[in-house]
Amino acid sequence: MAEPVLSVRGLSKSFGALKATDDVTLTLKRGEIHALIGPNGAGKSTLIRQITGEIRQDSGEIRLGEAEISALSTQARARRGLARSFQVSSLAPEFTVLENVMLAVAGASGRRLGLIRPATGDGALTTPARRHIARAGLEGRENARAADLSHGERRSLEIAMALALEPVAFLLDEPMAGMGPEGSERLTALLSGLRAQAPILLVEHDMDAVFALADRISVLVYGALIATGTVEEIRADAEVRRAYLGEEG
Ligand SMILES: Nc1ncnc2c1ncn2[C@@H]1O[C@H](COP(=O)(O)OP(=O)(O)OP(=O)(O)O)[C@@H](O)[C@H]1O
Repeated sequence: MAEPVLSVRGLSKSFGALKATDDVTLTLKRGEIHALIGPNGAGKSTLIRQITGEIRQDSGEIRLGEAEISALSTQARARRGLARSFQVSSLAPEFTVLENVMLAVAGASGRRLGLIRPATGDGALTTPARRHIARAGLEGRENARAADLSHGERRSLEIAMALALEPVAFLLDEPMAGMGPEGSERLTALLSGLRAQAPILLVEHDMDAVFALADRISVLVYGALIATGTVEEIRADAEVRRAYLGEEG
């Protein structure tokens, strides 16, 4: 079997007496969307932040392909293609969609433009930028200012900027948050297509989106994984229904 794109083995992190992640082992395989669900405070964000390198684990390992990455900085992990979206602090509201994605392309290729408006005649930047914009469903909005985008379009812009990293894996933390029904539907379709480019580890409370998108689901409760399986397996799992889906046992 093909080796997982991302694998996490025995990952633990405590905050004082609280075990935020407790011996978590999971994989992200090529072409899949693997959803991570669990009640509030279960440790989902802490797990994602350990994978990105924002939080150091107490024990365990993280591999991207064969390479052990858990000693690397967040930036070094991003350079290796670990793309975390929906916290893009570098988005420049006064710049257009095209300019923002050009900056992301420049950053990914090691060119430092700072916050200087990029020249839209620079084909080395515009060609890939336009490709990422189209892929993220924003064709026709290249010249809109980021500040004028709708919430859903902003999510799409963040995806276009993440695509500039030529990601090997996406980590998405609650992409559906704050979206109306129409926006959720569009984003669901967009994410569904993205998995072919790079697999997605998806933290999401919107169960409609999770059930529509996930190839596999892992359930985290009090920092520990209680189940991993297909949508059907997770829906049928009595322990999951008790612990998370709020049903009486
Ligand atoms: N930096 C920190 N210091 C102390 N405790 C923390 C820290 N970060 C998270 N925690 C605690 O760790 C536990 C897991 O939090 P985390 O945010 O990872 O959960 P979550 O599953 O993402 O929750 P939600 O679904 O509400 O976003 C919580 O009890 C939280 O209060």
